[in-house]
Amino acid sequence: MTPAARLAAAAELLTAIGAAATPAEQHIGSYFRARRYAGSKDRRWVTEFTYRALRRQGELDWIAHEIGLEPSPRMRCFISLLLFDDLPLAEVRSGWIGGPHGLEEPTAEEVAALEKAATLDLAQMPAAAAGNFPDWLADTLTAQYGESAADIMAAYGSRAPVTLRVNGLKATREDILATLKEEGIDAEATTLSPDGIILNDRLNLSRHPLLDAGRIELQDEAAQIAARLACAAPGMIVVDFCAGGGGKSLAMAAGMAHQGKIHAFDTNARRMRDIQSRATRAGVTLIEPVAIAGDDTDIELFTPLVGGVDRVFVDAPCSGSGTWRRQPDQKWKLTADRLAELIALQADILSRAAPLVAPGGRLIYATCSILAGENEAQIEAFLSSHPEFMLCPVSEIWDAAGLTGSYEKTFLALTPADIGTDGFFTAVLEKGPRRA
Ligand SMILES: C[S@@+](CC[C@H](N)C(=O)[O-])C[C@H]1O[C@@H](n2cnc3c(N)ncnc32)[C@H](O)[C@@H]1O
Repeated sequence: MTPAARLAAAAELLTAIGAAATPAEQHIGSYFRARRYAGSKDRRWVTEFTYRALRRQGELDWIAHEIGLEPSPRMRCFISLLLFDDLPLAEVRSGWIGGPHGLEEPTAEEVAALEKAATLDLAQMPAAAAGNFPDWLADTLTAQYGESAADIMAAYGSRAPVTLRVNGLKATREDILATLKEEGIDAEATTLSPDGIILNDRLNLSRHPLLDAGRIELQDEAAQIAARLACAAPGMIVVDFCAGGGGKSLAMAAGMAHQGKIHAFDTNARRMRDIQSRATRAGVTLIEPVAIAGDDTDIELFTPLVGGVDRVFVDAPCSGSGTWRRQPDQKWKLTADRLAELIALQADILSRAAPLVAPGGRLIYATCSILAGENEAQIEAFLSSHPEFMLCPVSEIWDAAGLTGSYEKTFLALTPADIGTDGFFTAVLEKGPRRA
């Protein structure tokens, strides 16, 4: 592909990504499946350029606005080349546009505006634009995190690491680190999860033999910590209420030594379709996936479990705000209305999951979000309507969960600015003992 064709591809992708809820990754995947002629270098350039424009859309749009242009994918592409790649406008015009597959030449007015881009005082950029967050979310984060909000938003500018969870049923972390080293892969142990390995190289391990053999799984360190905080032990009855692809079920099963049972529920059967094959690979036999309806018709299915489950893990559907380093397009798509809908859904799921917990058992609530409405406020509301539950501070169960070091807070609440994990929240609640 010529530079002009690559730039036009990025603009086309940015337009498609902006117009639909589908994640950027899927748009990019199908775009290149339909264009087999594009080589791996073209694919890499277009993907990285597109992701950078999504990550830095706040800056790009502020700049466009300041120089008097309507922000658009085409303008984002031009400004990105001018300011992030430091290319002179003359070079952009001569080498990156026009031709049969290129973007339309800028008009005389657009050229005059683009010439002003290099002279802008970027220090005047407001915090939301500089942090590359929509205004309403920047305000929400500032209200919640105060002065740390700027650092948190800035942390979303970097790329998330590739993190593995070692399956303790089949391998030790030392074994896997040694194998990776033999293969020349630079990796190190995670700091808080005793099962995790972070790759220092950005490699795609999705077809690695260690994965096929079920010795490792791809899982962010924060999710590994959350699963350990369930303290699922051999012989327990566990419900993974929003099991999805089974990431938490598999991690909990690793601590259960093949004894007990995990009922994996989800309203989306398609998301659960790989659980059994992943479990087989991991040497796990105690997971039973069952699709649920998510409404009152589940009562019959739940009846045998009511009051009898040792651990109910609710890995709730959420904004995904903790994962926006990986999916920067999603932060531009979340609306306050959608967030309110998610918060209501989470409350509904919690109220349906709570009756399953046995006296003395625990309800674990997790989100990959950094927004208090989905996290601390959700738990506060739950506790006020469910007085039979009390908080089990994360700081107090940290050692029992086998986690490394210590953690001083009541909830697990990590943002990408803390130790580099995805943003994640976990609360552990215990149901009071049965009254005599
Ligand atoms: C954060 S994802 C779960 C990820 C999964 N636990 C893992 O570790 O791979 C949330 C899941 O909740 C499911 N879900 C949505 N509404 C639900 C409901 N009312 N009851 C149960 N699950 C629901 C979604 O289909 C989605 O798979």
